[in-house]
Amino acid sequence: MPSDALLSVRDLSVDFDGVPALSGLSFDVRPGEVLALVGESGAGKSVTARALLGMCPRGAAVSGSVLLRGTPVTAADRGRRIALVPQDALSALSPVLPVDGQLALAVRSVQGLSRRDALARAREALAEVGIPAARVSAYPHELSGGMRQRAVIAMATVNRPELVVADEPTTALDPGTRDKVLGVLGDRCAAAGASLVLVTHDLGAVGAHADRMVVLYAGRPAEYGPVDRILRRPLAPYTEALLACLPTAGTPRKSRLPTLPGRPPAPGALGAGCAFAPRCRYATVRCHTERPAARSVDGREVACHLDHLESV
Ligand SMILES: Nc1ncnc2c1ncn2[C@@H]1O[C@H](COP(=O)(O)OP(=O)(O)OP(=O)(O)O)[C@@H](O)[C@H]1O
Repeated sequence: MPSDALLSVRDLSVDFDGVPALSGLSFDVRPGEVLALVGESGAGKSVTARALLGMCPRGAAVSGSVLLRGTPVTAADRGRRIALVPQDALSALSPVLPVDGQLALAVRSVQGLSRRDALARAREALAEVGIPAARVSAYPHELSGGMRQRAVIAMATVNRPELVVADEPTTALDPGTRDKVLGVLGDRCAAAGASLVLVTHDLGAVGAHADRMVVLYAGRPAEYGPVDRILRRPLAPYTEALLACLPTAGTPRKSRLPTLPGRPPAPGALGAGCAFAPRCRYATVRCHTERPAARSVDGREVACHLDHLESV
């Protein structure tokens, strides 16, 4: 493991009943950085997020390694050293306790403060994510979606974990609220000194909030490296195609954006070659018959056979 890695993931694979949902994923997360995991629906982002926390469902066969500062993540680490911000805030909050009360319980269980001090710290944490003092004793169902997600961010960061894993944390929110909540998430992780793994399919959010990124396609890594390099000049054909579907500053407001023709293969239907080959405009015979290994090109890892990568 490189000495600067907080989290080190090596050859992580997850199968369900022999069907691969994730295969051969390796990456590091450095202290204080935001690493984005991106890909289309079904790419394996949530499976990866759960595997990082050691929370894959029963029946999942997990192989490879996930090391937090060199040791495997255990159940005792969750909520302390590693915390989850899920897509659906209601699933992370108890419906029968006010949010300040449940945050205080989390603070007390880890920091061992008195009931009174824990409640004061909980309320302070809720203020830090922008929940007004008059709302801190509300029940989760009494808060808006954005407020609830802010409360979950407070819950995830209040005990100063080393790593926060946020699985599509703003998907359920309206577009106007998303960027603000992502900003709060980034700020609170930075204040806690935590690194952040941000699972998203929103490349705009990646450009605004992440340092490095992993692009997943059909459960396999396609490209991994610094966000600025990848967004400026994607090398994996899948990343290139994904970026081509994004609006740019010059795109007229009502124009149709290009879409990626075809669909990702079903997890059980992957051929011997590159998973993206059937949709790739550059694919050669080799791409259809041999799975490409990741190789280092221009400061990132790219899983692609293309010859023109040699000249980058
Ligand atoms: N409990 C499960 N049992 C069987 N297959 C599963 C299970 N959970 C996930 N999968 C499969 O693993 C693959 C990856 O799913 P995952 O939820 O990680 O995708 P995703 O990239 O997070 O997609 P989305 O953006 O839609 O959430 C999918 O093919 C999915 O059907």
